Amino acid sequence: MAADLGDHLRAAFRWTDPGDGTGYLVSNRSGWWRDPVILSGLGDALGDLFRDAAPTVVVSPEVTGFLIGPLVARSLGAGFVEAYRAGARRPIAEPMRWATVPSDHRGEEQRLGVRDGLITPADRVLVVDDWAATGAQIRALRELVGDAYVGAAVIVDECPPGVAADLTIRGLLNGDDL
Ligand SMILES: O=P(O)(O)OC[C@H]1O[C@H](OP(=O)(O)OP(=O)(O)O)[C@H](O)[C@@H]1O
Repeated sequence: MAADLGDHLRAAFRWTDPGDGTGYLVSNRSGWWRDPVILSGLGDALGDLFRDAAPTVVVSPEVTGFLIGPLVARSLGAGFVEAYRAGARRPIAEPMRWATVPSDHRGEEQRLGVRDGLITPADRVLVVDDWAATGAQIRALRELVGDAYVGAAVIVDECPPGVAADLTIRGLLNGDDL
C-alpha cells in the first residue's frame, strides 16, 4: 500500500461516542468514502493483497461491502457478487444460498446469502469488506463459497492472529492504527 493511502485512511477515520452512557465507541468510516484519494486508490490497494491469487469473483457483505467490493473487483478484472443480509430488505425473488453468522462483533446472529448460480466450482473467490472484527461474517462467507474461497481483503483487520491466519485475512491497517 502506498504510504500516502495509509495516511489518508488514518486521518479520515473517527470514533464516535453515541452518547448512550456505555462508553462504547462506534467507528465512523464515512470519511473514507468522502476522500477522493482513498476512493481512487482503495481498489488497487486491497486488490494487491491477493493479486497473485488471481481471484475471479469478489464477494462482499451488505452494506459497506457493496461500496468497496466493486472497486476491488474492477482492479482485479474480476466480477462482483452481493452477499445480502437476511431481513435487511424485502425478500429476494431468486433462489438463494444462505449461511448463518453465529455471533458477530455486535453479538447478533445473522444470515448472509448469495443468489444461486453466480459462483461456479471454477471460480476463485475473494471476500472483500471494510473491517474484520471477530471474522464471523468472513467465516460464514467462506462456508458459503466452499473450496472456491481464496481469502479476505479488508481495510482494517483487528481479528485475533489465529483467526486471521485460519481465514487468510489480509488487511491494510490493524486495530492499533486507528
Ligand atoms: O468480523 P465481524 O465480527 O463479522 O464484523 C465485521 C463486520 O462488521 C462491519 O459491519 P457492520 O455490522 O458495521 O455493517 P455495515 O457494513 O453495514 O457497516 C463490517 O463492515 C463487517 O461486515
